[in-house]
Amino acid sequence: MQQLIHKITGLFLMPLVLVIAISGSALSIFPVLEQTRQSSDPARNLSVAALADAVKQSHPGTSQIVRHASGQIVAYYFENGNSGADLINPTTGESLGAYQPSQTRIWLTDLHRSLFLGDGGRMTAGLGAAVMLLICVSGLIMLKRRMGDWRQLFGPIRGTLSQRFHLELARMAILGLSLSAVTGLYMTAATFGFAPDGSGSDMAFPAVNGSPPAPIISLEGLQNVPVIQLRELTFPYNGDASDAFTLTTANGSGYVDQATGALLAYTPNSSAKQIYEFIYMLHTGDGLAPLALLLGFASLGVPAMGATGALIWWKKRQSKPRISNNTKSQDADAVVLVGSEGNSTWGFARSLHDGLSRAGLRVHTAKMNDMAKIYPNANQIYVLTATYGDGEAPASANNFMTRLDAYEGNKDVPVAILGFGDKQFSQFCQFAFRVGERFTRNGWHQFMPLATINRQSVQEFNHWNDALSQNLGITLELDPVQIDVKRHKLRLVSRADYGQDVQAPTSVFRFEIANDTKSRISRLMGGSLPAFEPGDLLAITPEGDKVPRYYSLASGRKNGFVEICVRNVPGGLCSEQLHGLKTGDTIEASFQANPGFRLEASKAPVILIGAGAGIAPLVGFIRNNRRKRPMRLYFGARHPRSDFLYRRELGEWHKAGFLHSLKVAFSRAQQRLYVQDRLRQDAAELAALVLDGAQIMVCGGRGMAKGIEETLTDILQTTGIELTDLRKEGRYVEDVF
Ligand SMILES: Cc1cc2nc3c(=O)[nH]c(=O)nc-3n(C[C@H](O)[C@H](O)[C@H](O)COP(=O)(O)O)c2cc1C
Repeated sequence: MQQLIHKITGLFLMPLVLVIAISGSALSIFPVLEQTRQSSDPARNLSVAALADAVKQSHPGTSQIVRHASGQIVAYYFENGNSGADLINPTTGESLGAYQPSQTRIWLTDLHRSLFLGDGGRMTAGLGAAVMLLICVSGLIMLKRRMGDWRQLFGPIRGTLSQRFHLELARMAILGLSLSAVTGLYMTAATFGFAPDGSGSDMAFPAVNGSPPAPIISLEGLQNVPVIQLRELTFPYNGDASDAFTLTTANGSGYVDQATGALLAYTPNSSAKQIYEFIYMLHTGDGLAPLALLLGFASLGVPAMGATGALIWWKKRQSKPRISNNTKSQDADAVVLVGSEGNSTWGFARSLHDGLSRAGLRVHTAKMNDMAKIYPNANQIYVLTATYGDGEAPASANNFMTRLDAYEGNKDVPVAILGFGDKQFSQFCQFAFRVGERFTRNGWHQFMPLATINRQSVQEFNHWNDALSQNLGITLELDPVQIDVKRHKLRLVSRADYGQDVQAPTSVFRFEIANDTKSRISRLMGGSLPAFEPGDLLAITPEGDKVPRYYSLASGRKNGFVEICVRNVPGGLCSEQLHGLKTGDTIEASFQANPGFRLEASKAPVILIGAGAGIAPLVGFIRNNRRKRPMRLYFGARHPRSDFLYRRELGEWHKAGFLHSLKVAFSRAQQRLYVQDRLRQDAAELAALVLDGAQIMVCGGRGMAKGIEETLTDILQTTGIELTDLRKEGRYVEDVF
């Protein structure tokens, strides 16, 4: 629900919100400017009587003195048939010259308050504030769901660049934007009389003495009010002894007899008035420059959030595969229910849908939230679901449990559940497990054990395909190639071979886009390459198979080339084919984002740990470390003269300051060492780095990763920091193959 509200309000009412936010942001500059110009405070003991006296001396035709929230004092006068206004020195009451209100401010205020459209415009601006509030509240709920818990609200954000940018901005701006929206709504309501503003209780004009006026300086009612309390002073009409001064202060208003100086008919501010004034100050930041700045910055984030929000929506829309041939729910033999947030699970669901359809079944595929009350003809139900937050449901499945409980059909239909998740999260595929438990509790039967897929692994999906085929007694061809990805033709430009003598043949392959039509300069910056970052994956499908293999990228688009490290595994179809490549040969490959294995945006130190071909993504981080963030690399191989990958380059990066320190461990050199041994030697230093906020990134085989995990758990014991906490915060990330 909140997602729908966020999407609809964000997309369709964004122009209105943008006008109000940008004009509001521009207006926030004025209180700041006024307050900085207003360097001198009125002398604490300067009275309104002294101020009014001084003003009257320089302008005998003064009709009103107004003190703005910023402290600026303006005197309005009528002399020689002309009206004018002067800025007044608040410490002496002397004129500082003509007062010229900013025309830009007036124009912006009109735009912000009413879009230049009178009452209709005021209503529309109020609607803008309501929309802003809806966007903030729905966004906050979505953010909480995404982060898993309110306590995690400010934890590290995972996802694509646009998602991270959108969410970082949202976290910074949400308080300011909500405050502007709530106060703006109140002010609109007050304008139309739906909320009190404390006005309207006009004071009755009192009986005055009527004698000739006394000198202003002698009037007690004005002597007792310090200038700092003044809001407005309206002078009696010249020569009219029955008139009086009208005085408005921060606390109330009344009249001052021009003959006796007595304060008459004084009325303190009502609480409605005080509340309104407080809300007005919170909305405008008038007289409170830091608040004005905060609100201004928050509003400035709105265009960027609007743009990234639209981009996220568009990408998601593009990535959602269309299910062709979708049978109506009441006619289907097989039902596929999908729980997804980022849409990748839909790609798998589509392959299942198509595979089952090819096997002759009538298949209905739908969101889990759209589970029907009854599937009268179904004889198998599949649930494919991702997990979000901290083991929570993805967007398209957040109402599923209620739907499942309300199911009215036959519960003998066998069910198969496939969970999609990421082992980086402690609650791996937790939602799928909860769904499984709920099916069982409600009396359903699962005809296959619940299976999980880590990081959209096509290999794991293929294993499930085999198990399902066996179970159904038919050969299902769930063609993972159908999952929408763009394929690129890459040409090998160079290769560096290592490790032949130590039975670990590993090569560094560097590719570029084949037949790139972009200019040479443009190609250096990436040319026709798609967007990818070090640590993302290159998917290559070997000839003779349809299942792609994934290799971590040692470069990013901005490096202008695609680089991977491949160990030639005996009998490994893809690695053997790659090792057979000569310069100039081409391959087809696609890029897959790997947002779970990215450097955090911070200046904190980085500890990179890898072995063998696992050095690839780590090299990618080092070669792009132009900001010279402290990075240390622990690298394990067999022999320094054989499989010390990137030996020369690592030396150069060290010299250039990209790599702070390099620790190597060789298992077949004279002194046999593993990376874990090197880590133990540096235990104290590593513990200090972690306490200092370091991020740890590990890449290599499963066995090595396990060893590293155990070693680091030991090392961190002295710090009181748990590895699982670091994992949760995204400060311990692994890329394991
Ligand atoms: C913000 C965020 C939170 C996640 N939380 C979990 C989690 O708690 N457990 C888990 O196994 N996977 C988690 N994942 C991984 C996703 O479930 C996994 O990438 C899945 O394949 C995404 O499928 P979808 O693209 O269809 O939504 C999370 C991913 C993101 C971006």
